[in-house]
Amino acid sequence: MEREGVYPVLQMAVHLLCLRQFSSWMKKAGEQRSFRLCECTCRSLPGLHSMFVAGVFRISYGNWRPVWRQVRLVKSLAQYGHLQKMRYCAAHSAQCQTRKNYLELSYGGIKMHLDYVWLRDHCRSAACFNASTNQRNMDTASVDLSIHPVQTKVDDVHLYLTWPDGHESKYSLSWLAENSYEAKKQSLIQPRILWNSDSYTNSNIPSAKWDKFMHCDDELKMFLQNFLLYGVAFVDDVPATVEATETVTQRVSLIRETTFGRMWSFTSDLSRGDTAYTTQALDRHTDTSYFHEPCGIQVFHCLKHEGTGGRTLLVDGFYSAEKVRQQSPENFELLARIPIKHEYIENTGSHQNHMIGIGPVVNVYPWNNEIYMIRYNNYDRSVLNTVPHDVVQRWYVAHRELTTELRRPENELWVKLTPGKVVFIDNWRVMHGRESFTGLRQLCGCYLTRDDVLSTARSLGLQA
Ligand SMILES: C[N+](C)(C)CCCC[C@H](N)C(=O)O
Ligand SMILES: O=C(O)CCC(=O)C(=O)O
Ligand SMILES: [Fe+2]
Repeated sequence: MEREGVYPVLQMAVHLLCLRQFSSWMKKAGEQRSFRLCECTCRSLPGLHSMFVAGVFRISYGNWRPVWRQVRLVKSLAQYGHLQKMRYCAAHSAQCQTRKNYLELSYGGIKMHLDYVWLRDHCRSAACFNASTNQRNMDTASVDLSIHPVQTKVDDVHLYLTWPDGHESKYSLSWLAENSYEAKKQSLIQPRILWNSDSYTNSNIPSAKWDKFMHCDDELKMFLQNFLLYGVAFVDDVPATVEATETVTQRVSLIRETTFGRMWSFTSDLSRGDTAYTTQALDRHTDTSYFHEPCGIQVFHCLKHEGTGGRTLLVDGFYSAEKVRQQSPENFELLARIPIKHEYIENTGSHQNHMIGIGPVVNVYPWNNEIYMIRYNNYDRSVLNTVPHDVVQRWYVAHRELTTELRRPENELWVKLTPGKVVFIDNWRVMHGRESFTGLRQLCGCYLTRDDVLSTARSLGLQA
């Protein structure tokens, strides 16, 4: 099984490194036969300037059965080709031990602890799982919670269990290794490249081009890969109309309608009770922090600007949050654990809105501590009354530290949006802001549903 395009650049690098490592290992062992890398899974953990990459790979040669090896390496993002450190774990085929409530299975360099109820629940037999709809068929509630297999067998590719009622389950070892808690704990849901102004600029990330973007899946895939990695991506040469902006977004996702409309086009006319509708500068922020689920993506297209100023500011919030995590884990913890309130209250003649969203500033997955969302909007942050007084001061210290990081000039990417250039911003990660301006400035855009963007990316073979 070849896996392609999961994460092209790194994936390729890991493939090459695995091959290089394996061939030197085999040479030392006196093995002359040629071999082929047939599977490679890339796992990565973003740091600030480096990315930790662990590759689990499978090799087959001649008629030999595939063997798993694991490579771990630390790679500098700035110098893609340069390996700083690499080591591999010695090979082992599957080893299995039955314990009281779980099975201990070592495979592919991972030691898994597989609970018996979990194994019964994840049986992939036709009776238990419908492979054509990818849905569970069995009734989990009917499983005895203290179930034990009556028979356990492992070969090089599968684990076989027989249950007290005679039902047989067969699990592919690579499926187990990939889906185990132990694997997920070490891997990311979404690999990302964190950036500051210089590193983003030096990466020379290409914009997609309207014509190609609309017709060619490879162009869309390249665009989405950049969007997933950097949290921001551009399409150039789009006709400067609301309609074309709508068309370009629908190539990626569904539009998320809000109180601001489906497609919005706005200028500094205070038509809504929000600072966005003025000529004032706006400090970095994420939008719709007052929703329980803030909008996943924001799209902007400047259709016209006859005046000065009005540049757009972009800041990678995850880069700053990771700095806080490194510098002061206790402050990071406060930002990640304490729910706060954001609110949008609008009382104009034609618009009556009152939205409240509650959640922490930094949202992390508990099993791997990966950040997946930041809510940061000091304009819309509401009364802080979700923490007792002895925590308030500490929370402000933590919030100040994040703000200090977000405000470092070296983290600010300034771009002037011009007619034709459409920017897609990951509103869960990258903050936006704007410089004050003069003259008529017409901005249009929309919000997109995050799930549909990710679904499009996955259907193109990207990891999201
Ligand atoms: C983009 N558009 C002008 C429609 C929305 C403005 C919403 C602004 C609000 N303060 C927020 O941050 O969510
Ligand atoms: O005017 C701009 O460039 C952006 C304003 C803003 O933050 C928004 O509309 O969400
Ligand atoms: Fe905004």
